[in-house]
Amino acid sequence: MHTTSNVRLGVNIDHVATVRQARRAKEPDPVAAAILATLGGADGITVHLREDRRHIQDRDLFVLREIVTTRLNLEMSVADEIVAIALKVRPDEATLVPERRQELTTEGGLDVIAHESAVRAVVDRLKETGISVSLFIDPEPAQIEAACRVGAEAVELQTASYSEARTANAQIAELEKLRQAAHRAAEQGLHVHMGHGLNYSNVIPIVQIPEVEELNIGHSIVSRAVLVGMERAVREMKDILLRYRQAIM
Ligand SMILES: CC(=O)[C@@H](O)[C@H](O)COP(=O)(O)O
Ligand SMILES: NCC(=O)COP(=O)(O)O
Repeated sequence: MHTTSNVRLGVNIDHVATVRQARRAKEPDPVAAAILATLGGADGITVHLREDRRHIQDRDLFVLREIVTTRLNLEMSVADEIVAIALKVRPDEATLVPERRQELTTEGGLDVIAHESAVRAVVDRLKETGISVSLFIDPEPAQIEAACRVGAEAVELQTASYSEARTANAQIAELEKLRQAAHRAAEQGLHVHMGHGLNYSNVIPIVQIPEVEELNIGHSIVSRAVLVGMERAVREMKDILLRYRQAIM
């Protein structure tokens, strides 16, 4: 089982590109954001190259591959076109996610059970190229088993149901599901990542789940960065992760 005192922070910079694409302009450049996030203490940079290219563009990904000195995590669907790009860019990690054109953001985890052979084929191709593969899934035992069957090295348990819970009781129930799923995944030898909808307060109980090794956080950090700057926004998140993780060690 993998447990660590330092939870990696992957900063998702998609929404820096969202601002740029609002005007189809050249700024703000997510490449500059990646450099500042790294100065602020990010352990990795995460981007989602969507099929509709609503934010991150192909050029961003290729330049990021050149300048990211930590870990580059590419969130991607299993569409042939996107897989071909991933194989060319060779991010350190690829996280397979479900994608729908009409959605505002990712809705729920990848249904690995329903698409087992397609997911396995993509996992194999990515791993053959030396890319480590994570699957963004719901915190459900059957999905964890399926992630193992298809050869994933990590799972990113989606925290949307937790972060969007409408009542305190519902949030506690979702947190408990995440705790159990993290334990189960780690027992099966999977690295445990989490992400989606995490912010400067709801991240606290999440970082205290012992099996969690990596958190991917975007919207809340970019939102804060607009007001206080990227470096500071990342440093503040990183400080929270360090402080509350150390409390359980
Ligand atoms: C997979 C996941 O949880 C998200 O980070 C996803 O990449 C969000 O996509 P948007 O950044 O387009 O909302
Ligand atoms: N995989 C989750 C991610 O990268 C960031 O999600 P969010 O913080 O933008 O909701």
